Amino acid sequence: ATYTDPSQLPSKSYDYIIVGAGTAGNVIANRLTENPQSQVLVIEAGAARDGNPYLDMPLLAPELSPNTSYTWNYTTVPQPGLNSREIPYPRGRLVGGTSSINWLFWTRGSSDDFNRYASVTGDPGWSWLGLMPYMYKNEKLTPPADGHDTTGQINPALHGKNGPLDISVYGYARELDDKVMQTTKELSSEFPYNSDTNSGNPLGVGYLQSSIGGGTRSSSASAYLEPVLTRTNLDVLLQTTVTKVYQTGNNGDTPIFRGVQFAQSSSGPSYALNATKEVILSAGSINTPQILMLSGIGDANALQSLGIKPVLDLPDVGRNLSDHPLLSNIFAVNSNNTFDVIFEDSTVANADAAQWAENKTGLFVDALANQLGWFRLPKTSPIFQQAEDPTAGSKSPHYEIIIIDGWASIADPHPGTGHWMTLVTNLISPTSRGSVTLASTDPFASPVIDPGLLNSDFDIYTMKEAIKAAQRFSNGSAFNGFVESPFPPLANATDDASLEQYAREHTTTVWHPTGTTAMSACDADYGVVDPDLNVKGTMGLRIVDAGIFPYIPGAHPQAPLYMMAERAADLIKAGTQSCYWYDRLFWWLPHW
Ligand SMILES: Cc1cc2nc3c(=O)[nH]c(=O)nc-3n(C[C@H](O)[C@H](O)[C@H](O)COP(=O)(O)OP(=O)(O)OC[C@H]3O[C@@H](n4cnc5c(N)ncnc54)[C@H](O)[C@@H]3O)c2cc1C
Repeated sequence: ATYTDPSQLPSKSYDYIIVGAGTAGNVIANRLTENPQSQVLVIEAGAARDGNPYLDMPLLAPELSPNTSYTWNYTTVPQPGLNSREIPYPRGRLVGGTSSINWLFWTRGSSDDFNRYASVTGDPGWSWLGLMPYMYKNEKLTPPADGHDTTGQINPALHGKNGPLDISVYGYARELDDKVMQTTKELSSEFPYNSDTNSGNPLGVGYLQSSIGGGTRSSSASAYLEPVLTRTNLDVLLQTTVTKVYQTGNNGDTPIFRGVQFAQSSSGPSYALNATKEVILSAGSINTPQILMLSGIGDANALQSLGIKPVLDLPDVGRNLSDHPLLSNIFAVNSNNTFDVIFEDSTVANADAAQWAENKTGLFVDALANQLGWFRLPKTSPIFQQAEDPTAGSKSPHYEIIIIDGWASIADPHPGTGHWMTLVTNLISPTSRGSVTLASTDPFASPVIDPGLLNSDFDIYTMKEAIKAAQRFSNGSAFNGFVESPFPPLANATDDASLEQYAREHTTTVWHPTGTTAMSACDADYGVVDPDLNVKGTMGLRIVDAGIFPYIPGAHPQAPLYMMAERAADLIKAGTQSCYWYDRLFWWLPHW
């Protein structure tokens, strides 16, 4: 059942307590309650979805953040790489977490990314092949909203047919579609066509897949949690914030953390519950490290200086934050058909909304783009004389270009008139690293978020190369007579110095923070969780959310996270503790 008041919770004992009904947390809640013997409690800070149609209309996803009631309205500290600008940093704060407000891009990344996870953790289960069963388990490939023939736009053999989460390609054709396809032929050496960028080799230009079914958002709320709320072994406590986890005992010299403390406001009463088996932190890559640090788990020196008693010295908690910088390159176009019309003419916008409400067709059924592409810098790039290639391998991209039939920018508001094309360039293989730290010991205060955007020579170099690539793309003959001119300030970025200035002044982020509670091998002296996702040096406490990525995936991270959460659920069900046995083996060998 669902509760909004902690004092109303039935007095029963829970085997598992999951913190956060977000993207990963709901996968775990669904899979653990498949066993009717397992009693599960989920505690979520936000509320249930409230029926606002914007939560379901894919094209309007950008309206859901930042600074709405559906988000944690965070802001970064001033970013030196972005001319000291502060960037809004929303995370979802409702059932479904960020999967309820994100922009629905469905991108798995390259097989190299996962094979690197397997090699740094020593666990082949995190490799591309190891995760493949979970990709299929998670997905349900659905027909597009307009029912068009998708042959050649997606390879059905690579996708799940019976999983909870709907995915599909575009359901509303745009005038850009033919131009993009023509450009993949004309400029095929730089922008080749890829008939399914989720095959493990994303490189090239392909049709975007999205977490959309029947023209509507598919999220961990709609796909994983809401359908199983009738299970009697699942309780969900909403509008309640977990303020810390605490130690409940020892196993030998290993502390057991099965206690969870929670409250509805800083002045209201505080509650506590112990899980009999495990606590699973799925509060996301910003809030999970916050909870750990509030609990005394983190860099002992830093905690002490804040007045928090350290209980476990794990210096990497909150470090290694890795994010994807985003830049919107905007071009004025000669057209009346871009989606900009909805910003100009409320009659058109209302008609589109009515069509969507009526039968889930028309302009509103899709994410912002119909196509996107993933690219590598040439091997001969001069930057490789000073920086090592940060990617996981030859199939992993350095940058991404998203092709959008309208004005799409976080840095620059829509001018209210005109028709536009946006070529978004995202830096996919950043070498900069940032951090999440505590501003105060108040669990209801925002943490300090520093994603370190464009903080390295490699990152600014690659962003500049991505902009040049977008310009070459827009110079394809398909865009003759269509693209009129780059919008200033892109038009004024004509040499290296002005390109850099343009990038630093207009870059924001795709909001893909990862790595703040990174996985590492059993015997690694860095990282936060072991390959089974147990917090290192503890028992009874695991993490399953976007913090666990050892390296940021070369992709928008929701698809990688869903498949990893599906595997994590199996590890939790089996009670897998491989490092525990590994440690004992290596203790015994010399004593034999
Ligand atoms: C605007 C935006 C657009 C994006 N677009 C895309 C996209 O198109 N494609 C893509 O792949 N990725 C996208 N992402 C990123 C992606 O959605 C996230 O990486 C992913 O959803 C994170 O999942 P998670 O499980 O780690 O955390 P979340 O889904 O954020 O879940 C964490 C949950 O924990 C709750 N919580 C936090 N703290 C507490 C606490 N103390 N007590 C109780 N509950 C708590 C939160 O309210 C939330 O519900 C986007 C992100 C943003 C912000």
